[in-house]
Amino acid sequence: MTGAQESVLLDGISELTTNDEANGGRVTDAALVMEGGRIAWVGAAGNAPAADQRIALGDRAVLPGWVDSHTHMVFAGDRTAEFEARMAGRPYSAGGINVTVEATRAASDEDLEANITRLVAEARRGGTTTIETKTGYGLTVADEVRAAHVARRHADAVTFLGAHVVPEDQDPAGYLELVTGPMLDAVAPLASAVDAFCETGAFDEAATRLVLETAREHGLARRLHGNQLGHGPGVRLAVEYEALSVDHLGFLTEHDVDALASSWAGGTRGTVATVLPACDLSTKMPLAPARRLLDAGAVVAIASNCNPGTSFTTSMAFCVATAVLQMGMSVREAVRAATLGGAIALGVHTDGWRDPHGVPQPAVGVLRAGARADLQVLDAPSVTHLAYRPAVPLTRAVWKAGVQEI
Ligand SMILES: N=CN[C@@H](CCC(=O)O)C(=O)O
Ligand SMILES: [Zn+2]
Repeated sequence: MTGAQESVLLDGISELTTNDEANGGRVTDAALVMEGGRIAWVGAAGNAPAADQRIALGDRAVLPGWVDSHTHMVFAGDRTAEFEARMAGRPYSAGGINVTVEATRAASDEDLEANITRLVAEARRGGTTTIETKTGYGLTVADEVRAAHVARRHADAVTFLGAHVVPEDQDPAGYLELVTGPMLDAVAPLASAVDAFCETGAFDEAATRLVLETAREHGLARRLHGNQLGHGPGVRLAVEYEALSVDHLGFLTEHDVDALASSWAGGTRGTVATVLPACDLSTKMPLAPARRLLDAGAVVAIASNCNPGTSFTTSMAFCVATAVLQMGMSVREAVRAATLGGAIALGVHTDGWRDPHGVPQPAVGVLRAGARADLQVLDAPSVTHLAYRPAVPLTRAVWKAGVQEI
């Protein structure tokens, strides 16, 4: 194990994925130095500077830690029975969320802490170094505030998802007033973004507009769950309200694809198209058209959507393998989408973003001098093995902010 302060040279890197245009995104026969929690140097092994400590990796691939930009890790309970029913042919519907809401409200703080601790540790073992997580299984002011506090203790980015579903004990109009009023006021200081589930059975266009509008008034970033269960206004609204990302995307028109690609025109930042391959499989929904999105010029992210209903996995490697084997992405495109793509979706890809405690952080999702030293070593010579050897746990070592955690 190594700490953050001494300089550490990693060499014997057969393939270093940097996501840095300065070196074409990749250096072969490479080395890397980290110091003080940041990357200090990246380049050809033959030019490597001296460091306090040297670790020879023996011809293994190194890449940024996964940036999981969409999870729901603050919950209690289990939905195994719903999963079994779905595998037997019952369709997924938004209503299942209420089962988890009930279990989460009934859980102790300790239970919620223990569950998210276990999931974050599991994700870390799989190479994930940055995690966004959402509230959304509390759905009262007190339960959403509690969820946000739990999320802040464990995640790198916290999103308020009071607009997940209308709880069974509420009327839609009254709940919308609560979510966009007192609940948002209470959670806003604890979160950096607001999300809504824009879907039949959850929040329609008018309700979603109000959520996005009030988020903007509070100075919070926007994201959306959109176009998951059918065609709808999600993508259009996300682009209109300059959301950082719109996620799911199983049902897209040509106009939706164009809108996502065009949102990046003229050099301004646009809305990231986040695909959730494990969720598409687990809900038996069409796989999001990642190839079409990339070909149109959209910026694509891959995330796990870890939650107990539609995607109970923390494995970004599984998502990457699925994106390659089933969604027409190349391995390099998928790795980029699960690292830099996720970072762009969270707005953490440039220096100076603030973590949930207000502390400025170096860029993540890229391995270049000055970026945060968040990286993983594979027990394989290249990232191609992530898809070539699917479901094999290839992550061998993980550093976060220069501290070796695995
Ligand atoms: N679609 C909305 N929210 C989650 C599912 C939550 C649940 O079913 O518990 C999702 O992203 O898939
Ligand atoms: Zn989700």
